[in-house]
Amino acid sequence: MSANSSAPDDEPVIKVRGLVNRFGDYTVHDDLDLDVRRGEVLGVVGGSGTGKSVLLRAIVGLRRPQAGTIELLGHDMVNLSEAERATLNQEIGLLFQDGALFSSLTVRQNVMAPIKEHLDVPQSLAREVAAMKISLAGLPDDAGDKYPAELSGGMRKRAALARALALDPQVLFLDEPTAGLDPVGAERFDELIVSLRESLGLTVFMVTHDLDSLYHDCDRVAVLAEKRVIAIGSIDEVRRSDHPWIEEYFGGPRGRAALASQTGAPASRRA
Ligand SMILES: Nc1ncnc2c1ncn2[C@@H]1O[C@H](COP(=O)(O)OP(=O)(O)OP(=O)(O)O)[C@@H](O)[C@H]1O
Repeated sequence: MSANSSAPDDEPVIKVRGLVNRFGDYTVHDDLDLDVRRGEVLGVVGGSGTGKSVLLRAIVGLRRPQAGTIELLGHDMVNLSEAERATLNQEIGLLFQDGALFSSLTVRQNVMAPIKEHLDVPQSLAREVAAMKISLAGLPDDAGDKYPAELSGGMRKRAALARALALDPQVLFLDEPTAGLDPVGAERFDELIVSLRESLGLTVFMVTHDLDSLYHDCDRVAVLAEKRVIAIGSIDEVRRSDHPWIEEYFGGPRGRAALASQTGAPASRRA
């Protein structure tokens, strides 16, 4: 597991308190609290528009909240200095829904971009590290020479993941990583996340709508509703809630199918 210089091991790697996010008169989050533990995969779920992506963006410092405190790996994200931002960019990996690769660069150049930006290493070493990350993300060697437009959706996600892993982050942020993938591609991506977490000791913050990913990947799940985190815990713990959204989400046909596939009942995943 990666060592972290700025927070002791029992401190949460992400600590959010009293978070308020507003757009004009519209309040997305009001007094939201959240802790993410070191080494866990936390799934963040909630209805459309409950503010999952806004929460992710606030935690990584891409959006300044109206009130509250956010600590990420010991950094005060609401008052982050430029110097701290540069350090932090090396400690976290981001994978957004669309992958956000540079279309004019090859996969290798995309993965090398953060290495060249943050590390003072010779070109040959940057190439070597990029090749390692491309392979770690489960892409064949020749994928490095391809442009994003030449890849399938699943391969593009892997390329974006390789770039997110380029600087050996401690925390990986994923925004709907399996969205747009076919069932087999989604299942493979889930397996990749789990194996990376195990081999690299990553902490993973994953926004998802995908119940199969939740069951397969996550140690805990946080449910967003009513402008805050209304439940957090293992899926079994959260499912016991009688909140109507949780009952519908986990107890509806898709929720039951995902559960059945986890418990070995004869419903297939993502049927
Ligand atoms: N830049 C912005 N300007 C104005 N409103 C915004 C902005 N970004 C987000 N919002 C609003 O904040 C709310 C939460 O958005 P967010 O994208 O976080 O939801 P979400 O839970 O991720 O939704 P989904 O599951 O549909 O992706 C929405 O009502 C959205 O319209």
